[in-house]
Amino acid sequence: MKLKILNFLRFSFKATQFWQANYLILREFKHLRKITVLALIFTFFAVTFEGISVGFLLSFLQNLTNPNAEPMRIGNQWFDEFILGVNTSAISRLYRICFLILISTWMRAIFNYFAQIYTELVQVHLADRLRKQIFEQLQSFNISYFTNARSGELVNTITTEIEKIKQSFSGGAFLFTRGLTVCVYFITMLLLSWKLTIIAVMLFALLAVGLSTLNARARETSFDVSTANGNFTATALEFIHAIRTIHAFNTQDFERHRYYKASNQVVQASTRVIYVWNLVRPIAESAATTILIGMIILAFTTFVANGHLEVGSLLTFFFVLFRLVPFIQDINGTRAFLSTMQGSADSIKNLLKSEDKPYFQNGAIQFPGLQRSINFVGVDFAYSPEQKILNNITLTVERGKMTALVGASGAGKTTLADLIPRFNDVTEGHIYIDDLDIRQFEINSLRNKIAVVSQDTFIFNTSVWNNINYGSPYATEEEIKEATRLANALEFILAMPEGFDTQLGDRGVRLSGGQRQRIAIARALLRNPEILILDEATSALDSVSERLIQEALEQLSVGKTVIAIAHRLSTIAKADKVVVLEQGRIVEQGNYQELLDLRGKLWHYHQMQYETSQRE
Ligand SMILES: Nc1ncnc2c1ncn2[C@@H]1O[C@H](COP(=O)(O)OP(=O)(O)OP(=O)(O)O)[C@@H](O)[C@H]1O
Repeated sequence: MKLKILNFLRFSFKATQFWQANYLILREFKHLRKITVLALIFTFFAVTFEGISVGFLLSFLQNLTNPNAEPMRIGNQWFDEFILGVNTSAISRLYRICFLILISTWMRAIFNYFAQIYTELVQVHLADRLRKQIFEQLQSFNISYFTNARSGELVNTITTEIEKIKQSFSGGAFLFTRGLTVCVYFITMLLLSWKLTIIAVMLFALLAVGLSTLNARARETSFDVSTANGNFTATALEFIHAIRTIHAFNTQDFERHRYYKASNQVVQASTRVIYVWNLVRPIAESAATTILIGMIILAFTTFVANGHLEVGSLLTFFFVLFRLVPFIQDINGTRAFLSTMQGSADSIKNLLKSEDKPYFQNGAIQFPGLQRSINFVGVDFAYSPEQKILNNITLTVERGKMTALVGASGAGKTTLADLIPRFNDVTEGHIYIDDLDIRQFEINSLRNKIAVVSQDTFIFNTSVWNNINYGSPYATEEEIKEATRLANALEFILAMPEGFDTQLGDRGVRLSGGQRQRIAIARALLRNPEILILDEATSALDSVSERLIQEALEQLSVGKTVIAIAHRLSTIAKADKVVVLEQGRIVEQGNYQELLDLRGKLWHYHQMQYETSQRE
């Protein structure tokens, strides 16, 4: 009794531990209640009919081996008389039982079919929920999270690891079905001979203890497989994205080495799992067969010889035990297999857990539009605690004016501009928009009024049209064409084989750098933003299109607040205010001409560019 209580407590403890460890995945089942319950119900009925057919089998064997024995009854008079035919001849009973065995086998098959369908549906929907959960999680992070995460590893988690979780669920469901069937068989065996059952349980329990050590080892090795898979996907993605650079720099051998190494690591980690996992089945099979043979000899020499057990019952007992053993092997094999899935579950849990993630804090006030100015007050910013990128920035960006950020590469211009649409939040200090801290505004309402044309514009693998109205789905055809014309993109788009319907390929590979940028400008123009951030927007354009774009931007900038970052001073000569940054600090700010007259940093840059253009 004590042992039972202890075992129950241990089981409850393990179940609680399992629940806690996998809560982030298991909680998804509450959205899949209906299909999970249906899967359970059909499984239950399938298993019940399995048990019923074993009962009929016992009766069948009894009738065969001892036709004169008292026929089996279930206690219901109607059923015993009309279905089992207890008052009829032995041969009639035999036919009836054959018929009943057939019926229960068919019923079992039908229920199994539906159980399987609903189990697989649960898997598909579980994977779907997890993929969407991860999407929501990734959307809610601060952009800084993606600086540290490797995209390949994220892709691996969303694809491969979720696929493995699907397989785990199917393994779990299989375990449940087999477990239930084992229970039915176990009860049947107990009814046939409790003594033989106890002997069998003791021997198989010993075997299970031995195998659980192997399972634990399989679990450990699975973590390495997940890590290696993540690393491989990251390397493969990098290789595909960098293919032009690789060819340009002749680094094929170097990349081959990296790629092969990542692939070899997957092989090594998987090999360890294969060795451990595949050891379980043969050991289990040979040990189980040995136990079975031993038990048959024991049963015949003692139980049957002493008249404790009828031959029919003994045959049924061993029939059940023979069916039971592969089921127990399956259970062990599946447990080992599930152990190898722990690494995948951990990758998903690590992504879904909230404690260690930089969540974006949204504000509540709807942004009504810029009335006066954006004020940076004592702003510091650091991507990592060790290195401040912006240092004590105090700056006013006035409404309707153009503020230009100038400085050497790496001075922090983009970082500063990124703080306005809150791609990152200040580490110290405040940014006020018309006296309210920027963090108090609801982010979508703020970003709706801002357009960013950045150095690394993303072109989606869809049509030109969809790329331009991205973020402005309600724009009319005229508005789209007008924005395209202003961005000096209409001509080249119309010259493309399918015009606005032309598909642009992955990351816009079918466009030149300048064309990509003009699409991005059209996209920004379409939003008709109040605040326009131009980060090197004209850097990839030839001088003719640069001039045309420049004119378009000037027209567009009328009445708008523009923050422009440009290395070429010609593009910002008309700025109302120029801010010169050096190593994250503002070293000069004022009107372009005033700063030139100061003969400070801006003058220095101006001189350098003037000399370069003279040389060219
Ligand atoms: N996501 C990031 N994580 C960590 N450090 C970053 C990140 N982005 C930029 N940095 C660092 O911050 C510094 C400023 O970068 P930023 O892109 O703001 O400079 P920039 O003045 O715009 O340069 P450029 O003119 O070359 O675009 C650089 O030293 C850069 O290495």
